[in-house]
Amino acid sequence: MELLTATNLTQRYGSKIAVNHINLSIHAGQLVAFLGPNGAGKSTTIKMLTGITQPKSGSISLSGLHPTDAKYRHQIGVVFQDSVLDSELTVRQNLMWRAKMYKHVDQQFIASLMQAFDIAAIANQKYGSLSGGQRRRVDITRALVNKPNLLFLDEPSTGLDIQTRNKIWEVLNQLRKEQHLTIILTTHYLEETNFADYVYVIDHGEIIASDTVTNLKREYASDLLTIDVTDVDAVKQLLDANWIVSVDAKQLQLKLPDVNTAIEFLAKARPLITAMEYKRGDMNDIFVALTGKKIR
Ligand SMILES: Nc1ncnc2c1ncn2[C@@H]1O[C@H](COP(=O)(O)OP(=O)(O)OP(=O)(O)O)[C@@H](O)[C@H]1O
Repeated sequence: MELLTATNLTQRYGSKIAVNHINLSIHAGQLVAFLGPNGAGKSTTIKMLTGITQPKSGSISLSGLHPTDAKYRHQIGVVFQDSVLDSELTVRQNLMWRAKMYKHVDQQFIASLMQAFDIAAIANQKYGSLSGGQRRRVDITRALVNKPNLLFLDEPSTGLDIQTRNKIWEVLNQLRKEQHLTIILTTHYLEETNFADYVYVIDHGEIIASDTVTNLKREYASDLLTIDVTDVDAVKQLLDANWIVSVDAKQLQLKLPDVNTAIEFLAKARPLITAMEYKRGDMNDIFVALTGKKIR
């Protein structure tokens, strides 16, 4: 079921077009990633989708609601790149302040979120005195107090250690399962897109590719096999010349269509191989293949 639709969404700052006629179709319960380099237009898109700024043109619909509708705001939660919490208030005061903005909040749910994100023990500590990882867990809890259908996370993992990242995703995945929570995230952590149901690759304000991770990998990322061999010429007889990326006296680098082809080839060439390394194509390869440059 389609939850959020954006049609021909465009944003300009003066003469600069930050977002250029993008179309999005996000289904309920999905985890959707916006992947793109710095300045691609991800945050500008999120700002329009969350009703913080008005698009110059185009339309947005969340189950028929427009971002200017009060009900729209009640259905979403937002975690910004820079925190918007009050550093002089305690964690609990910040959460309760937020909760007051909604008519009906489930206090039991807030308590369970605080347990799940492991912030109950710091509830009476001032937000300004928390570590980066603690702050981020509070930021996300705050964005969830109204039990939103749709959560926006603008670069949620920036500056976090692996333990905090894992904790956050453990809780969010639980909420996806139990509450059917839909999540839209922007990220520079390419591996974070691996768990996404759908990825929009954005560059220069445009969607340059959009698909499932599996399909993007199939289309743009190839597996790379590096082998050390006793006889390069003999090995070349056993492979398709189109696979060759590089050759030197004792080593070949091969781009293979899939892992089964690699296994079949390795079995045939086994007596000639002295060492090997197999690297699966990843989101980095996809990004470089699409934009022709490393992520900025
Ligand atoms: N308020 C603003 N005034 C002028 N230009 C802006 C403004 N906000 C964003 N831009 C420009 O719009 C473009 C898109 O910026 P945006 O912040 O959306 O990119 P991003 O993909 O979120 O980047 P990052 O990953 O670095 O956060 C950039 O060229 C940026 O300089």
